[in-house]
Amino acid sequence: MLQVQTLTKTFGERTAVDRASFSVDQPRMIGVIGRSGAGKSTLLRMLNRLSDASSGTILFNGRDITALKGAERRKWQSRCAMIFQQFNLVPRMDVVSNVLHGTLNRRSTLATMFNLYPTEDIHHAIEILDRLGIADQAPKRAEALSGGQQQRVAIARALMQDPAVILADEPIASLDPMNAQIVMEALRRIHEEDDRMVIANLHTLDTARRYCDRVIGMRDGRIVFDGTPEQLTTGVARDIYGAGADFSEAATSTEIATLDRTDAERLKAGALA
Ligand SMILES: Nc1ncnc2c1ncn2[C@@H]1O[C@H](COP(=O)(O)OP(=O)(O)OP(=O)(O)O)[C@@H](O)[C@H]1O
Repeated sequence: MLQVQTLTKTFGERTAVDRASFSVDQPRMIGVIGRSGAGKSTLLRMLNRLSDASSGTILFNGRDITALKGAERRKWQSRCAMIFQQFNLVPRMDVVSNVLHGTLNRRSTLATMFNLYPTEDIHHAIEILDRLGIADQAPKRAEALSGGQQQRVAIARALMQDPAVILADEPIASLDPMNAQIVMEALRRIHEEDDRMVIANLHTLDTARRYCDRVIGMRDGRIVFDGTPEQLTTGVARDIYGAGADFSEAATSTEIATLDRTDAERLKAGALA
């Protein structure tokens, strides 16, 4: 399905991604982890062709993605939707119009200028919002929503493109633990129910372990780990993060687990009282 072969990106003297290779045989939910500057964003941007590789190839269903140009490249970008840490919505525009922006690639400039959307697209956008539990927010301006709701709008916009792959660059890094959990659960559900591949850069180990089938660890531009969450032991994690013996998983942890633990403790206390 997806084959990444010795993919490399250099910025001047700096090698951001260094001969990265991996292949995915069926839609999976993959987490990419590593410390800041390890090359995670650059890898995702190359997969989406937002950034050109310096060398190496990306094959999707046997097709060379690295060679696509013009309209073909744009078509790939819509098959391979991207979501970002900062949501990238149009703040003053209503939610449903933001979602409909996901259809821009297949609409004429004139239709776009006058915001002319086919009725079936509008219905579809609302269905997607409903699936993500935020249909009631459809008429509001995007900026009026919470961070977690905005990220779900961004996911809805991505789904509007009916993508085979969703690339998520630190999708929960700006969210509180509760919203982070809602967003990760939404991505997991989309992966399972629609059979779409999800590749998410995550800055926390526990999130990768909890939601992903496979974890890729990057260090200094290189892939230094590629395995299941079970294989991602503390020792391996220490290696990926290039940390010493004092490495603490808690330092890479979101508060989701802490939150769950607190809930569990509260329940236990309640049960014992
Ligand atoms: N446009 C650019 N120009 C120059 N150097 C860049 C550019 N983009 C990334 N880099 C460098 O490439 C390396 C990898 O960056 P990248 O953003 O991919 O890492 P990351 O793992 O995503 O980190 P973070 O989690 O902080 O986003 C870093 O050293 C970064 O400074």
